[in-house]
Amino acid sequence: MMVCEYKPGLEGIPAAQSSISYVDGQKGILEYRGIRIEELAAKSTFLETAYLLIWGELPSKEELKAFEEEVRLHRRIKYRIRDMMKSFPESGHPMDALQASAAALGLFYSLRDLHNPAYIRDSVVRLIATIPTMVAAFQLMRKGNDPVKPRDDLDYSANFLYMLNEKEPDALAAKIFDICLILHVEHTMNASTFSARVTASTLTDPYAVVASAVGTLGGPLHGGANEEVIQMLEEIGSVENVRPYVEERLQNKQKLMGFGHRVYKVKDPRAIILQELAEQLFDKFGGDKYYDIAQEMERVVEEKLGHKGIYPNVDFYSGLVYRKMGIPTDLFTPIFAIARVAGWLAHWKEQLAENRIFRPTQVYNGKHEVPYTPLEQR
Ligand SMILES: CC(=O)SCCNC(=O)CCNC(=O)[C@H](O)C(C)(C)COP(=O)(O)OP(=O)(O)OC[C@H]1O[C@@H](n2cnc3c(N)ncnc32)[C@H](O)[C@@H]1OP(=O)(O)O
Ligand SMILES: O=C([O-])CC(=O)C(=O)O
Repeated sequence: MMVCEYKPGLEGIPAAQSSISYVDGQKGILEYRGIRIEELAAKSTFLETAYLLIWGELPSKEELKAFEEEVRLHRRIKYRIRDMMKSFPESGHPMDALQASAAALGLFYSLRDLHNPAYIRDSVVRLIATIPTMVAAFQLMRKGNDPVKPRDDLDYSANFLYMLNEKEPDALAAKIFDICLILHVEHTMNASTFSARVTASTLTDPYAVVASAVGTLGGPLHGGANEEVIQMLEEIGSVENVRPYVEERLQNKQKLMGFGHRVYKVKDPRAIILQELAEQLFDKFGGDKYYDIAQEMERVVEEKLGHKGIYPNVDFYSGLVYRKMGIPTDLFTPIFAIARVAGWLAHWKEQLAENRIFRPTQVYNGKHEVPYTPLEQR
């Protein structure tokens, strides 16, 4: 067997062959099934892009209509899931509530028919349809309200915003939210997708696959950074404080949230679009002082760390978009998960098509032949 050099964080090690998405980190290019995200953000919808990723081709009109209809029909969550969620502590993080609820969904669909295309499709539809309902239901229940039932006359993103805020969203906000989902749906072998593929490789059910990926996405080095960015901008508080804040963090060897990426060495192409979306919202609904702080921070960080290829990533501007929509900060990462579930499921399907269980090796650096010391001698 060939012995490879150990690479912390598996940097540069391919973990799969995949035709789902592609990143050029030097040029700042991201493609889904070969189509640039700029084009999808301008012309597609989240459900159409999800279909593209999962089934490999853009759907025909009829295929898209059928997929949208199936998703619409599966939006409601079971009473027993709702009751279980009601018993979660209100102070708990919504990502934990989502992870537990996604796993609990598997209790209702325990048959694992992984070779049956109908099972794959049903699971995909059910997860994409119900995850937004779970996120909105937890949000309302932790405030002491009853969850709102999905509205069949609203499309995917408008319905989520309606379930969250108990009122029909502004059309521009709903459109921008849908574009945000497109921008977050997929990103090659990131940590949560790797986690999804490892779980999938054991041939467990898709609910376990999604639950493990949700758990991985929540960490502050990954999807959880979008929440931390807003907390950081709030802590900075003013444009004048940006430079001393950045300098102090760097001096203390602390990370600046929303900056840096394993693959991108230029500004993340998603951050460029998210920044434009934030500006569209500010034009319509008024500005946000945290945007001025964020822009100053981008300038200072580029000056200090640009030579290392550290620029804003997807998590830097997304929170400002969601904030302007009135979404609470701790829902930013669950919203990331609402989008990314389609990417995880595309990888689940791809993994199953040519599965081999993930079982890497390790470089053992412990002891050998250690004698057992009896308890009374320790
Ligand atoms: C959806 C997503 O997951 S996007 C990423 C979201 N995460 C964040 O925004 C958290 C902040 N960023 C980071 O922690 C990192 O840039 C990561 C996790 C995204 C990538 O990590 P890695 O590829 O392992 O890079 P690593 O942490 O080894 O950093 C490499 C160098 O850049 C520096 N660096 C990387 N990111 C940052 C940052 N955000 N702030 C300050 N310095 C940074 C490191 O200190 C290190 O410097 P050194 O070589 O002088 O020691
Ligand atoms: O690719 C990564 O490592 C992280 C990322 O940007 C994502 O998952 O969207």
